[in-house]
Amino acid sequence: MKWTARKLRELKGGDPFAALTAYDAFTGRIADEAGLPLCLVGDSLAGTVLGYDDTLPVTMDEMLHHAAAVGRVVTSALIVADMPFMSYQPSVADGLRSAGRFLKQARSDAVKIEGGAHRAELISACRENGIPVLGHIGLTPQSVREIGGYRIQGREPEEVRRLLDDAMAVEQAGAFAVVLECMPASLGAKITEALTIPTIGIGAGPDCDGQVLVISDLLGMNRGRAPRFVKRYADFASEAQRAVEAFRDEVGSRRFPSSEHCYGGDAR
Ligand SMILES: Nc1nc(=O)c2c([nH]1)NC[C@@H]1CN(c3ccc(C(=O)N[C@@H](CCC(=O)O)C(=O)O)cc3)CN21
Ligand SMILES: CC(C)C(=O)C(=O)O
Ligand SMILES: [Mg+2]
Repeated sequence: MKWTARKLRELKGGDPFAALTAYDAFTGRIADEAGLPLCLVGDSLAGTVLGYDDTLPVTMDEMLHHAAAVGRVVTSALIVADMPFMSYQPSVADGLRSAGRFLKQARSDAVKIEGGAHRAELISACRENGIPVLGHIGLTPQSVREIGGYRIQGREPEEVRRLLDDAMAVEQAGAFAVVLECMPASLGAKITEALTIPTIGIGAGPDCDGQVLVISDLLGMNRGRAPRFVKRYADFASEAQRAVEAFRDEVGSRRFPSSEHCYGGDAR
């Protein structure tokens, strides 16, 4: 069964569901074969794949390149593509045109747009033109320069009110679900209760309708300090380092290739 935005919406209030980012055929297949309802081609590929310091430099062409790879292999999960910085901020027309490219050129099913009430017009425009939208409020990493760092959002009562308003504006505009990033668990619960669409938390506590993580964080493919909301379920970076160094040593000591990795025959 192929997940649709409409079907995903029905996950509201049920058992919590898991979602993951995917960046290529490898990660797309893993997410899909685990039966996840949604995979996100996140602009977090900035750091996990492309070596940038933050998500700001990522272009439409880079996103389309990765979204298309995921689109070739995923058969069941809903594929959501992150709209990169400046592909939608200048105008609703720009946003609509950019969103459409993911559906036309990369076989994505939906797009994700950062921002609350001030994105309502773009979210409605997408929806009215046949493009399902996943909202994203709380910590919105494309605003890291303005925020001044990756800080938890919604600590002050005034901010709590603003985030609740943002969540309701995004739902009202027609988003099929909304990502809540980096906020107190109590606010994640409050927004989840206030909305009729699913909330998908990343650092927003256990009461969201779903949880999303960056697959590279979950697999331990990154070096350095991870945000508090990350749980590592594997240590791929160490395992990869170990494997590569074993190969290096076996080549140096002539243990590789041994006869089982060689072709027979007589060259004379
Ligand atoms: N690999 C990866 N994982 C992500 O989750 C992720 C990305 N990249 N790139 C885009 C954004 C950036 N994100 C981040 C990055 C850092 C924090 C962070 O360090 N937060 C602090 C909050 C501290 C506070 O304000 O109290 C933390 O310690 O968790 C949060 C989200 C989430 N996204
Ligand atoms: C962390 C998720 C929500 C995201 O936006 C990304 O991976 O870019
Ligand atoms: Mg993102």
